Amino acid sequence: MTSANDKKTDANIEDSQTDNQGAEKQNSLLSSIIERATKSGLGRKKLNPSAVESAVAKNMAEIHNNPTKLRLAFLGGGSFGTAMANLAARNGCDTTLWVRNKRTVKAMAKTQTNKKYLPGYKLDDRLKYSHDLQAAVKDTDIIFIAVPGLAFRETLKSIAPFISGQSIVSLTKGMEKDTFALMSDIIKDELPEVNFGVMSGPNLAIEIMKNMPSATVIASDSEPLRHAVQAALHSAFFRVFASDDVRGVELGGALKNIYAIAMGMAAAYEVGENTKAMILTRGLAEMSRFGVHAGANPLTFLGLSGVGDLYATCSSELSRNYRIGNMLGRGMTIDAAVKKLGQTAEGVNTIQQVHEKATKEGIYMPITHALHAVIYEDKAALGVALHLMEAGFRSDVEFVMEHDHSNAALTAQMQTASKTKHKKDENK
Ligand SMILES: NC(=O)C1=CN([C@@H]2O[C@H](COP(=O)(O)OP(=O)(O)OC[C@H]3O[C@@H](n4cnc5c(N)ncnc54)[C@H](O)[C@@H]3O)[C@@H](O)[C@H]2O)C=CC1
Ligand SMILES: O=C(CO)COP(=O)(O)O
Repeated sequence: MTSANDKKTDANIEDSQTDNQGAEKQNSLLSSIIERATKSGLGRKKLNPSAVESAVAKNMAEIHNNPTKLRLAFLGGGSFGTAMANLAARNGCDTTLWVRNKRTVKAMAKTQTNKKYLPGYKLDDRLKYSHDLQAAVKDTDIIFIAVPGLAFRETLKSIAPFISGQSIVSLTKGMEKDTFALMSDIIKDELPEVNFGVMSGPNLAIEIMKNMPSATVIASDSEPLRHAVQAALHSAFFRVFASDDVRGVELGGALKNIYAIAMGMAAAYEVGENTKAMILTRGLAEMSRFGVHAGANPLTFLGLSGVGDLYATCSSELSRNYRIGNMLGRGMTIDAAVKKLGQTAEGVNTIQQVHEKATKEGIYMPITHALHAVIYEDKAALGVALHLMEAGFRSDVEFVMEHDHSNAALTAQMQTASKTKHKKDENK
């Protein structure tokens, strides 16, 4: 006979056997994760972590508590280089921000602020400043570059003599003039031996300085580099996701600037939400179409560096590209708008590069061509916008249903009819 207590004991034994098996399983999972984390040196912190996650987080905490573990240089003392260097310094990494102007460096070190680009935001006490490029990059693990796209190659050329095993991460969201090179192409050109990555996402610098929760993507073929960047920058306010689609992540950041300009311009015309949604999603269609042509995975454009950054820059006046578009929409010339902005707006050059490339290679990019026509060919914005609306019958998501080229005849018929109507209207 077994008593209720005996039954309880049996049940307890069974429970504890199941617990043991569970613990064994967890231990083996734990050791495999710890092995991976140890190999790459890193893990990631989380709220309410499980036993496995705690072990990994401990590893991460060790990195964060030991500033000598990761030695970082950030090149470019504009708003983004400063904001990212500040995050890394706050995480306890040994961080130097390189700024080319000696006087600016002195002022930053004295006031612990970036008066020109991020006025009013106090930077972490541990952040170091330098105008000596060699001293800044020597003996570091990772060099983050946040200079405008047009200065990227010359920056790489300047650091080339001091490279001795550091990895490079581009924070720049631009394209080189005339070569159509992205920053990763320039790194491969100038420093072919170097391990590299690109970081991109919805990261308006001022929001990051305000500790508003944000996220980004580090893309690299190198897993240890991805983990190192995650450890360096991750915090309770900033999450760093990973990808191995370098092309896609980089193109997301560069191309969305075009549509931020379009959206700023549309906002000047006080368009409604339907119109904004149309610009955003047809912009995304252009981005992924262009991306696939350049070897990217179209699904990457659904991530933070695609939809995420497109949304942030297309809906915020903090975006310099949006502001340029808005000034153009209010009748300013491009030169006057760029002068008034006084900061980097990569889209101004990207429109030209992408327009040229798409024309040459027959990639359908109607919004980009329309912007080019308005900004660089002196066409009237309203006429160009109307023309866009008459672009014919196309499929919504071409990766779901391919565009039907057989309806070209119908489209041509429609366009002829519309041209005739315009002529009649003009003659009235
Ligand atoms: N500001 C933001 O919210 C974000 C910017 N980015 C990207 O970061 C890159 C840099 O942009 P910001 O920091 O915003 O620009 P910024 O306009 O705030 O500052 C640019 C900085 O680069 C420096 N610079 C210009 N030419 C240089 C050269 N030849 N050598 C060394 N330094 C040079 C300028 O002195 C200035 O300090 C851009 O590609 C931008 O798209 C990316 C994410 C967010
Ligand atoms: O890329 C950005 C935010 O993710 C910054 O956009 P702007 O360069 O238009 O300010």
